[in-house]
Amino acid sequence: MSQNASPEVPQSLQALVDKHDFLSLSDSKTYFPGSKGDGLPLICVDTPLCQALLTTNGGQLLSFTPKGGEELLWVSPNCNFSPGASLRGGIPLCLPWFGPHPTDDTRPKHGIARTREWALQSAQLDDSGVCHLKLALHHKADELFEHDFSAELTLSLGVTPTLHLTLTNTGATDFDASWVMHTYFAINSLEAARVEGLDGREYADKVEGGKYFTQSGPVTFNGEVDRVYEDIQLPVTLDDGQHRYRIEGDQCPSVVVWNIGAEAGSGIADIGPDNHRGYVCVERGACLGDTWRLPAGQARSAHMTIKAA
Ligand SMILES: O=P(O)(O)OC[C@H]1O[C@H](O)[C@H](O)[C@@H](O)[C@@H]1O
Repeated sequence: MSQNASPEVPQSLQALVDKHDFLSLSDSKTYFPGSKGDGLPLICVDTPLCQALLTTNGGQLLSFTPKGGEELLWVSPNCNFSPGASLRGGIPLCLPWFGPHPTDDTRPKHGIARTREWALQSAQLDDSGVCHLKLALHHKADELFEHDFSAELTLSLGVTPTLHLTLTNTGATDFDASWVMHTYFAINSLEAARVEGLDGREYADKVEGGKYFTQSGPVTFNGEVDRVYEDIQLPVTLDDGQHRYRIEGDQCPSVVVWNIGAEAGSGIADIGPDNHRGYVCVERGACLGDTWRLPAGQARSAHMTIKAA
């Protein structure tokens, strides 16, 4: 594709968008000028309650703004918008494994869902003005993941976003799946940022090779932070001095808190010097000891909601 060519939009997606006034199509170069890569089509949502952007690459929400409110999500100015790339920002879905593959570190980090093409299957605006977008991914066993599964992700976008995930084992053998909704929150100040609701809980510190420590007070950010908290049944709150967001859910007991820090961030192509200051990730899902066992033929569901607190 030449540098300026528009990314191709599948006919089925164009037809679905054409049916709904609250949907339109654009592309990453328009919304993220100066970003890297070949470009990706973007689905734009505009309802009385919110505006949002998403891409079928990874089934990823990239932007969410309640009407009259502020942008919730961060996208790196160095994000690589190319088909099949993992996009640095928004809410990527890490699935069917979180972090390195449990037994084979040649496989991609954070699983396969975030770099695959999802299908937008339906769109609907309900009576309360909430827009529901259903995305699906059907995986046939391959060398990267040896089990068949289907994942359905419904984005319910009102004054707040809710993400519903249903994972179905469509094959004949049981498997383990770990996953997270890896939200990049746009923040006002990394110095002021704190994550509350984890005081006294144990966490695996990935910066310290996975050793376990006990959280004391809120999580703050002074250098690289990469922590996994298991079995957290209550909401956690992110406060950046200007905004407070409550991240709650059902069936997503793991909480991951991550900021790359100045030193490591400057060496990552799609972050770059100083850009780590723009985000904090507070992720919810099921990983480490919370990993799902999914018997053949069975399904499990979870959802996460982000509310202004
Ligand atoms: O660079 P990525 O593969 O997108 O991963 C970004 C980050 O995701 C999670 O938050 C992990 O806990 C981190 O260890 C990881 O660095």
